[in-house]
Amino acid sequence: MAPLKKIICKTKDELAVELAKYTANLSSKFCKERGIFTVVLSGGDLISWLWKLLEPPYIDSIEWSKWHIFWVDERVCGWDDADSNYKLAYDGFLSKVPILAENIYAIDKGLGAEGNAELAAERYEECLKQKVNENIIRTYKSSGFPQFDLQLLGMGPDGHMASLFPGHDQINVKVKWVTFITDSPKPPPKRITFTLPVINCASYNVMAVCDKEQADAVEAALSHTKDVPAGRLTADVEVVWFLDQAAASKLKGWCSIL
Ligand SMILES: O=C(O)[C@H](O)[C@@H](O)[C@H](O)[C@H](O)COP(=O)(O)O
Repeated sequence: MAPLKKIICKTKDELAVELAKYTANLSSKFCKERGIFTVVLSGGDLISWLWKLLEPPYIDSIEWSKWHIFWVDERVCGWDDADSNYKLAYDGFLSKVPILAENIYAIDKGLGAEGNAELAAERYEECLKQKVNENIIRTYKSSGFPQFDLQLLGMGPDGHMASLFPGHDQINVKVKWVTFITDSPKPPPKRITFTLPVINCASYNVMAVCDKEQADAVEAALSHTKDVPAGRLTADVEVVWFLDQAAASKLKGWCSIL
């Protein structure tokens, strides 16, 4: 089981500063080691905390052309739909950095727009397998599961992560890499999502959570008082929870590290 770290920041701006530092260091590590950096994004507030990467020194120092972008989950809708995690990431981040368009792997445009969740999940899994065959994505030891370098996750107030929700069966899917849900408790109802084994094969997993509304779920996930999906998060090398003080306020013995 990988070590779990907590970085508790006084403000969201401080969290953005620490998240940028962490991400840039891993970018430098993987770009040096293999000339590729595979990054998995989620939706929600996460994109709004990447803004520090859009400023010097990172905007100039990061080797953006070596980044490959994937999504841990995505709403089954058009790319230009207000619900789209691709649109959220493109508008707030990807359109502001020189990542190559061919290195951004979104949900199948047509299947998303059609709302075909099952086929969109199958097609995304095929896309990942293609990138494994091309050695863009590594595989985790003998499991054959894809191993991403850095996965940037968020959590909902019910403790869901990606589109793995409490009381829903997707968290128990063990063989597939990508599954789907059509009755998501968090709208919109139709989504595709990485399965738990794929999420946990990542080398570095970040969980970024802010605001007091999340404090109960943070406590449940980190103390395992309740079996919430985010409590099942692990990684191959390291898991880091980036929290603001409000989200960390129900953790026993927390102290502001920053
Ligand atoms: O598609 C999604 O809805 C997101 O990927 C989702 O899993 C998100 O990470 C959490 O719901 C946290 O969302 P907030 O950051 O908005 O709380």
